[in-house]
Amino acid sequence: FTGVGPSTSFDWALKVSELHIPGYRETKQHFILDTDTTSNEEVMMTHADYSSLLPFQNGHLIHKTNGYLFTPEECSSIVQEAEDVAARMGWTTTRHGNYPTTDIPIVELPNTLHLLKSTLQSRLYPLLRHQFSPYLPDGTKLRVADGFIVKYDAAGGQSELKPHRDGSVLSFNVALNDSTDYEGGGTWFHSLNDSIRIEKGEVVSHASGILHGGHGISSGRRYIMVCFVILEGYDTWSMRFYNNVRDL
Ligand SMILES: O=C(O)CCC(=O)C(=O)O
Ligand SMILES: [Fe+2]
Repeated sequence: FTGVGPSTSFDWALKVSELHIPGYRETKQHFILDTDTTSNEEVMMTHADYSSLLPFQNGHLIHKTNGYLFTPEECSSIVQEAEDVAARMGWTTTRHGNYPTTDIPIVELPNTLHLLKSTLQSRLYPLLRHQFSPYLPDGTKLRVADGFIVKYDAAGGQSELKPHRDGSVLSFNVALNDSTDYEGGGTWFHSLNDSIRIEKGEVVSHASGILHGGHGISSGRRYIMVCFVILEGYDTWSMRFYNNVRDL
């Protein structure tokens, strides 16, 4: 991107994990909803469906659902498919420039991709629109631009993800295993000076540009599904939003 970066001394270049919109042009194609998934009925979301943190302007920048959006069975099947595919192709560790996660792209997981698309239409997009409506232009079309399954393992490989900012507009992650499977963990937020731990199937969502990370686990394994979300037709929105929240 050109010309619109922050002009302060903040070391933003070191902290943004992803290319902004140009880097998503290819990856987002995989998440276009098809007739198969758009025939799903949208669930009406209300304030009772989630809890909000970090007030900002007319809304909040971080939310967590008050229950699961993916069933325990769905979560387990996602982990299973990720481990099955990883057994063949390995977990990738080089996909996210400055802040590599040990992950498998969802586009490599056909069942998970199908489940995700269908849930995006029925539950996730309605949820995100409700949560972040104060910041989004009317009639906004959300689109996942990239998605992957991350594995943290205290016994080896990756056990944490250093503080960073995602390059999208909104980010969310879904816990895929039980919080009793590991010690520590959760999504850490600089502005909260705390981590949010969620239960299997629950969702944490946040403005991509706020400083956050994967809090280290000291035992066990933690699996999450991470998605980066952009606004269809508003190519500069992630930079505009980022410039508003980059001190948080
Ligand atoms: O581990 C977490 O909860 C955060 C993951 C994350 O921030 C990312 O993959 O970009
Ligand atoms: Fe992140």
